[in-house]
Formats: sequence, structure tokens, C-alpha cells
Amino acid sequence: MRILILEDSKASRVLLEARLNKAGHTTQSAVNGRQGFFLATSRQYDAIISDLNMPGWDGFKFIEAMKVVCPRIPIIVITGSANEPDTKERLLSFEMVIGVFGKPFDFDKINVLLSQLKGQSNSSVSKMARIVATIGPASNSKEILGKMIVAGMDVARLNFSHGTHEEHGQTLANIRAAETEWGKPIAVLQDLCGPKIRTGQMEKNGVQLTVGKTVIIQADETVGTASRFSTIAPEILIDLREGDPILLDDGLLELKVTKEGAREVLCKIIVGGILKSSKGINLPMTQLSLPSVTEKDKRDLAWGLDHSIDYVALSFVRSAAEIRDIKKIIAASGKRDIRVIAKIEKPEAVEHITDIIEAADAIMIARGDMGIELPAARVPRIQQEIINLCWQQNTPVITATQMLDSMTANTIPTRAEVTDVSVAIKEGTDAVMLSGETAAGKDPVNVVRTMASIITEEEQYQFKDPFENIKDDTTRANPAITAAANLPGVVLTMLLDARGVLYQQLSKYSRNEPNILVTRSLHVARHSSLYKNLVPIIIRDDIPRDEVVFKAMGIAKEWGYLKTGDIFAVVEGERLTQGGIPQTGAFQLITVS
Ligand SMILES: Nc1ncnc2c1ncn2[C@@H]1O[C@H](COP(=O)(O)OP(=O)(O)OP(=O)(O)O)[C@@H](O)[C@H]1O
Ligand SMILES: CC(=O)C(=O)O
Repeated sequence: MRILILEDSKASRVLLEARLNKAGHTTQSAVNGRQGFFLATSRQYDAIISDLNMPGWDGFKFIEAMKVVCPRIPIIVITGSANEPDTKERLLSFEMVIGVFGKPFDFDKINVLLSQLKGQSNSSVSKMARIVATIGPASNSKEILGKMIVAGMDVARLNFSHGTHEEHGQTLANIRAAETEWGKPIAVLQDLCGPKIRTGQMEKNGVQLTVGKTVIIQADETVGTASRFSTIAPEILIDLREGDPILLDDGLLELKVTKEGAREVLCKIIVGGILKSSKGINLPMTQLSLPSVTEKDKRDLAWGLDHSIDYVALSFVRSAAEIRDIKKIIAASGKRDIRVIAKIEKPEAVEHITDIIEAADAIMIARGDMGIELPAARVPRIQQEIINLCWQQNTPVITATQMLDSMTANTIPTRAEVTDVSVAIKEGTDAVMLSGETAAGKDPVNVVRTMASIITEEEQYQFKDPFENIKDDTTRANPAITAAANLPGVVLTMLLDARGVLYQQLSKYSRNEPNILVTRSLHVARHSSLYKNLVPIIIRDDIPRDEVVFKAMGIAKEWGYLKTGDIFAVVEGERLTQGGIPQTGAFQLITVS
């Protein structure tokens, strides 16, 4: 059997390894819970033997984390506290714990227990591509957020189309608490609703719109019925022209304007169904005069600037100028370095995509509204083209919407959804996004775990660089980074990025393996959570450069990214060396000892 041992005492570890190997098992060892978790989730084991009292993550924290990602892996605990009834009872309350033994251990008893186990094929869950999860009522508690982080969430999205500032403030505090508890930097993405037009309040749980009948959309706020309803953006009414189509609830229902009017518009129901409160209204044929950053967006952004937000996403972007405008507002506030994500969902955005990617810090392919604003059949091709362009311009890209939609209600995804996620990974997306599945679904942790397992599976086969055949201009890159990326025999690059200016390039050129970003800044570490192949290590100590490298190497080794004998490249950008030489870039090769 393949057995993972977690034990901080060297003497016990060596003894256990020797006995297990002699009995025909293969073993691997970790010295604490966190290292054990990295190993357990990146390789396949049939069973785990763990100590309880270890530095950093102890046995309980390790078991709790494993319960989230591999709830069926058998764990045997060996502890000096085996005779304390509370401890034993607590351990055995975990279904995965199949035995608790005291120290010194009786190996024969352990071996009997092992011989009763069937060989497992627990799927590993270490992944590179990032998971953005929308947080809502189903997922905003600290406990669920912690489990989602353990299961593989990297970025938490707060959708400002819903909820109050107070609610988002509470959710943010919970995200930050869970982030600290599990020791993984999490980027928080504030999604501004932009000129998203929605229905107003509807009576009961929605109203039935029947094909062929007429319905009025009115400017004055009202509780909607089957014959008239209002919208949160009454200013659209003057833009509507006779014959314009109106799509409701992500295109599920359709109306057609039959009589124009500034205060009310008469429509014929073309496709009927139930219409609920706050559902999206899309007007693909109407020239709208709404501004792309609304007054609500400005108030929401002001809130973001006062809170620990890392990315702000702008909806319904039409041109690069809108991105530059919002960047100006952020810079003028002098408050924090929030990065701007352009959501691509309008035909105008697709048309100006190169300029928008140039202006934005990241891109979201917002397939929900895109599939209404444009023919849905064009979405897959647009998705692939945007992913390619983003790679060319060093910009991380999120593929969003309906990826595991059926899991909002079900415990397993459809095969088509599994394929959708793996295609996006194959195409080279940095991140995949969950919306209602995690905001309002029945089991957000299970959804994140499922998405992580699909990513891991696909990444095992990704030997081929999806961008291999795209022409690229390397003259704008730091030569130290491109050189390190092309060195044979080097397992990864470690970037010392004091000013946080080179990691985008590192992400671009070393696409197929995780690379280490060494930074002093938690903020940079959180930003890097959107790049699929960067692993941030925060080192704040004022120690000489070589000691920084040594310390980072130790951590990378503990986390399973490096092992003894591996060669890795350390890369630096521009700086003045201690000898006063203005250095453009440098790299150094180190063999892990
Ligand atoms: N902060 C929140 N408070 C309450 N409900 C929320 C919150 N965030 C999301 N939800 C619920 O989860 C559902 C799905 O979330 P999602 O972010 O996909 O919103 P959406 O309105 O469907 O889409 P869009 O991205 O176009 O705004 C929402 O329709 C809403 O019911
Ligand atoms: C994410 C989003 O807003 C969309 O897909 O429309």
C-alpha cells in the first residue's frame, strides 16, 4: 500500500517507515499537518498514519482539511494522548479515522488494520488553474468559507448586484478570518453591477407571463404582476423603440415592444414563463444612453476603496476608456491598489478587445450576458480567442458562468459541464468561475471540490502548451524570465519580485508548472491568486537576499514544490546590486540540498 506518514519526531518517523517498508508498503513522510496536506492532495495514497501533536497544523487541523478534500481516505492516528477519553472520542467522530493507537505503538495491530483496507484510488486535488467562487447566502459563513478555501477556492467574488454594504462587510470579514485560519492568500473580487438592468420587485415568488398576452413595463416603482412591472433602471424606457426585443432572466423569457413611451412601454410576450424579482433585462438591439459606470457603482467602489478588496470588476464594458476612467478614480483616491477586471459581455467589448485587454489588469469572459447580447453559438470561439489574446498581453483571464450550473441543485455535475471546465483549462484560462453554484447552491464546498478535481484531472495531461503556436514578441519581457523559462532540467522558477512588477511575465512564460513568487506584500500575494501558475511565498524578514532564497526554498520544499536534487532558477529583475552595478536582470541555478 502507499502510505503517508505525518510525524514530527524523527526517531518515531524512521521507525515507522522502517517497519512499514519491511511489511511491503511504500511510504512518504511529512513533518507537520500542513506539509502532510500538500502531499496528501498532490499524490495518491491508500492510507495515512498521523501523529496528533505537531507544530503548525496539528493532527486535528490536518484531518479537518482532509475531510473536505478526500473524505474517504483512511487515517490511523498514533498519539501519546490516545488514552485521554475526550481526545479519542473526538478523533473517532471523524468517519475517516479507523484507529487510534498510543505510543509506543504496537506495529502488529497497525498492520492488521492496514491489511483489512482495500487499495484506494483517491483522486489528488492539487491544481494550478484558479477557482473564483461567488459568495452569497449559501456560503458566507466563516466555516463554509474555510472549507471552500481548503477545497481549492482562490478568489472570492462579491456580486454587488445583490446584498447591502453591511452584508458584504460581514462576508468580507469572514473571508479574511478564514484566509488567516487556513494560511492561504485569497483575492477578493468586487463585481460592480454596471448598467445591468433588472426587474423590480415582483409579487409572491414571481409572476406567470403567458405567450401572446401583453405586459407593460412602467417607470414608477410598483410590485410587479402578470400585467405590469417596473425596472430598477426606468431611464431605459425612452431608449426603447417599437419592434425592439427585450430578454428577461438571462434570455429565458422574451418580449417585443409594441408601443413606445417615456413612462410606460407596451410589450407582447413572445416567450413566456415565470418572472421573478431582480432578474436581468437585456436589450440587444437597443441603443442605450445609460452611462457604463452608474451612481450605484461609484458608491460601491467607494466602499471597496475603504475595505480590503483586491480586484474590482466592471460590467458591460464597451471601451478601454471606461477602464482607464475607473483606474483614475482608484488612483485619485490614494487609498489602495485595487486592480481592474473588464467583464467582456457586450458586442462592443468583443470588437475592441485588444485595447480593453491592454487597459485592464484582468479579463472576465462573462458568458452569461455575452450569450444574450451575442448569439450564444459564438461564445465558445470568442472564449478561445480572448484566452489567447490575454496570454499575449500578460493578462490573467477568468472563464465565467454556468460552468457547473446544475450543481446549484444537484450533487454531481452533468457530463457537458465537466467537459466545459476541462475545455477552458485546455485552452489555457487562468481561472474558472462559480456563480449561483456557490452563492445560492445546496453544497458550495462540494461544488468547489468537484471543480478542483476536474482541473486536476485535465492538468495531468497538459504537457502541451496551448499557446505554443501563437506568435509572440519577447522584446518587452525581462530576458532573465524568458531565459529561465526555457532552461531544460529546471523544475521551476523562483522570482524575487521586490516591487511586484514582474510576476505577470513569470506567469506568461512558464505556463506549464507552478512557479514561486517571493514577495513581502500580502497584497501582491493576493493579487497573484488569479494567475494560474504562481505560488506566492510571503517573506517579510529583513534578511540578506541569499537567506531569503534559502528560506523560500525551505518553504517550497515543505509544500511539495521542490525536492532534494531538483534544480530551480532564481530570477530577479532590475535593481542596483550591493556593488553598485545597475542590474537589468539576473538568474541563478540552485540544486536543492
Ligand atoms: N450577496 C448576495 N446576497 C444575496 N443573494 C446573492 C448574493 N450574491 C448572489 N446571490 C444569489 O445567487 C444568485 C447567483 O449569483 P450570481 O452572482 O450568478 O448572480 P446573477 O444575478 O445570477 O448574475 P450576474 O452575474 O449577472 O449579476 C443570485 O441570483 C442571487 O440570488
Ligand atoms: C458573470 C456575469 O456577469 C455574466 O456571465 O454575465
